[in-house]
Amino acid sequence: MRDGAAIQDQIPDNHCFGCGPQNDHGLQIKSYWRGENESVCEFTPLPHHCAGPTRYLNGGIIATVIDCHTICTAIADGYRQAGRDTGTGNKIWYATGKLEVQYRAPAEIDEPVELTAKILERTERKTVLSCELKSAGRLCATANVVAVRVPDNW
Ligand SMILES: CCCCC/C=C\C/C=C\C/C=C\C/C=C\CCCC(=O)SCCNC(=O)CCNC(=O)[C@H](O)C(C)(C)COP(=O)(O)OP(=O)(O)OC[C@H]1O[C@@H](n2cnc3c(N)ncnc32)[C@H](O)[C@@H]1OP(=O)(O)O
Repeated sequence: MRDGAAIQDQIPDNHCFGCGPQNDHGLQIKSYWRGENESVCEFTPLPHHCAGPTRYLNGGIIATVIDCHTICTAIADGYRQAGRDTGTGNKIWYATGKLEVQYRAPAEIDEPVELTAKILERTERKTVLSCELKSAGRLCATANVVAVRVPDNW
């Protein structure tokens, strides 16, 4: 179950490698709300996203998709807290202040990964999130992320 349009398709001017629709060489992940404080993302790896062994997904790619899924969730939440639709009015931007990933099991390269992010805490300056990444139903990575609000000219 997921709500509405992809968050990334509502955020303007995003050239990010992991989540920017404007980045033709990027991963172009898509995230969706699932209720008030939770969001989901499914990403299908390509063969060249592999680790040393070709059957496993690269850890940097795992960190990137977690980073982008959680930061885009924080951005969309910022708009929600402001009472506005995502991407409307003055821009709301968050950057990654902290990204802490625990790699618990290898993720298969030929299976989609499923991410679930949860908002744990929010203040004016920062949003704290957790994230789980699963591959073929197996928990492969967990993460804690601090998203910090930055000026819209950042
Ligand atoms: C380059 C990325 C640009 C992102 C945004 C810009 C444009 C957006 C355009 C489109 C957006 C669309 C989609 C999203 C895009 C990308 C997703 C991926 C995101 C990234 O890939 S982004 C690149 C990597 N990222 C950086 O390049 C950041 C470098 N860094 C800094 O620019 C500063 O370091 C900053 C701003 C992080 C903080 O600096 P600061 O001085 O402004 O804020 P300050 O220190 O006052 O912290 C305020 C509150 O955050 C807490 N806090 C801060 N850091 C913490 C930590 N590490 N652990 C725990 N808590 C932390 C404090 O404890 C305090 O909390 P409290 O208020 O509760 O005390």
